[in-house]
Amino acid sequence: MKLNIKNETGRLKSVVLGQPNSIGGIPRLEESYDAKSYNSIQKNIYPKEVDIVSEMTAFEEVLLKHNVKVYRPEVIEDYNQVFARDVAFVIDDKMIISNIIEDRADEQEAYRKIFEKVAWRNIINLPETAHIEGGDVIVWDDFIFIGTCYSQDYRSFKTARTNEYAIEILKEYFPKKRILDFELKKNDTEPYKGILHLDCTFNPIGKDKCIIYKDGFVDESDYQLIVDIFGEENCFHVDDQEMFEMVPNVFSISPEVVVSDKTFTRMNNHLRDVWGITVEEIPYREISKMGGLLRCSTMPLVRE
Ligand SMILES: NC(=[NH2+])NCCC[C@H](N)C(=O)O
Repeated sequence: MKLNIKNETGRLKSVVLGQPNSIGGIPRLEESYDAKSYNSIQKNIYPKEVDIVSEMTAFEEVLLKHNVKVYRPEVIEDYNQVFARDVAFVIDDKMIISNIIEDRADEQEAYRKIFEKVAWRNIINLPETAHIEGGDVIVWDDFIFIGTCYSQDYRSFKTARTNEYAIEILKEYFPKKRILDFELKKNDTEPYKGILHLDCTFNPIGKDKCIIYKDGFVDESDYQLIVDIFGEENCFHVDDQEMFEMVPNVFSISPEVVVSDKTFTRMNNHLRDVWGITVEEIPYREISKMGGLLRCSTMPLVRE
């Protein structure tokens, strides 16, 4: 398979969609590794497998309707495999195998058959101490935007998944790309106070637009840099509650078609009425309770 990912929105040809079966029981509070899941466990609203299955089935149907080839990881018993995004990611024709959080490390094994379709010389393995997850990596033509955490207590956060070492290595592999790193606020238990991955606070749309949540960034100047790159009129600003609902984490099938949650009324209307985008609305509320949404559920392999 010839991988090709130049940006977030090019016409999607093939993708891995995570899989919802055998997610195991409700994790205990101390087993959770992101603030949204923590919050759902605490409030006793952690999603049921049947509901996750039906939401992911709706997502798959939309992808198939748009003639996208959909791959799935193999099922590992009693293991959450909804969020394919973080396990590995593609930049141009290279697949970078993430060094994901220990709690999710077993997920990678389920992708072996998919990884085997890629020529070995196009697979990049990183040194063990270079931590990175696909949710923190956003490819945008000449740019790569990367979310990270520079705090001294980086290791104490389960929601800090990408470190400086990994970013330095990517700079060596992709010397022609402009790699911009953004420090994100981190909090493992309070979903309004931290951002798990860059794609929970920022997401490019169409050819020159983006969705952005200002308060996810530690430095306002990072947020401002993105607004300057895209232009103020091309930014859709998300408020605290919308960030909590995971509004930025929608998924583009092409510059003209976005898959979104049907409850994201304010944004979906903006996408349609102001930006002229076709919005495929599906139910994805239950999956949002586990700290990810539509972008997180996918690992794009080929875009036109
Ligand atoms: N790209 C993303 N934002 N992925 C969301 C992953 C959520 C998952 N509960 C985790 O903590 O790893």
